Amino acid sequence: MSPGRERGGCQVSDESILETRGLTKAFGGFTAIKDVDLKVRRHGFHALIGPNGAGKSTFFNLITRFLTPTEGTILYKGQDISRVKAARLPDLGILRSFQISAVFPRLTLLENVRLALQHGKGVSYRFWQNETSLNELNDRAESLLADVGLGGRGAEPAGTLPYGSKRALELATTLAFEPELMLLDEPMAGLGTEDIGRIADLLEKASHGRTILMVEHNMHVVARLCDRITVLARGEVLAEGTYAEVSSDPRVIESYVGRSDAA
Ligand SMILES: Nc1ncnc2c1ncn2[C@@H]1O[C@H](COP(=O)(O)OP(=O)(O)OP(=O)(O)O)[C@@H](O)[C@H]1O
Repeated sequence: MSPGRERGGCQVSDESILETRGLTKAFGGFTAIKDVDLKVRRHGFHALIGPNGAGKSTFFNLITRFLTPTEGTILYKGQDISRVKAARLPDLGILRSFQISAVFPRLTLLENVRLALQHGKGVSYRFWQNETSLNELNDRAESLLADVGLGGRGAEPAGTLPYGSKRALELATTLAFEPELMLLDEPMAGLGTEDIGRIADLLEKASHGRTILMVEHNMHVVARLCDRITVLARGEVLAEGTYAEVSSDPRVIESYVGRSDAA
């Protein structure tokens, strides 16, 4: 592994963990993603940004296998995953989060995380009926809740949590899978200013020793968390670099001009 750069005390490798080559998606006669080459570096925090309709969701849906590419390849740790079923990605260490809430409102916080832990380990519920294993599972679930600022609240029903805390709980259920690569779809969507700061703190912490690829409209969050940014426009890569580099790129400024989500 080449030395790479430091981020949050962790080495960001120059080696890519995820790579797309010539990725293309056409819907009938309309090409939403055109020949996109993108490399996400191991232990990097990478953002995918771009004006509305740029193709971010389509790209994300290709990576997470919700859509099948028309052309091109998706490589994860050098393995071609372009045709792998979405349901198999967690087994490979890839987890998509934050788009659809994975929180079960009628279960307690502890039960929610425990369920994710059981699922992540791919074991049957009966295995955990052994008391020692159950205690270990509860301890691990409590520790994950503490990691996201919900320590000591395991007995509360998830449905009563305010929105920001639900996001934190969802992060705990994601971390239960011990993902190597986390794919976050607009994690700040719908959050108020205070919660944005809190979830950004949690993501920063969660990113240590992991790789994150995130679609996000909030440029303050992108500037704070991400060491690499790819800008998409009309389905193509317009620019790539640090926040300082892409935000001063005239082509990027031009692509955002007149948009309500401008950087
Ligand atoms: N299933 C589909 N069929 C036809 N066109 C589609 C489909 N999905 C997306 N598109 C088109 O592809 C283009 C890119 O859409 P996409 O949702 O990927 O953009 P985006 O960057 O995520 O936008 P936003 O920031 O508004 O969410 C748009 O012009 C959209 O209308």
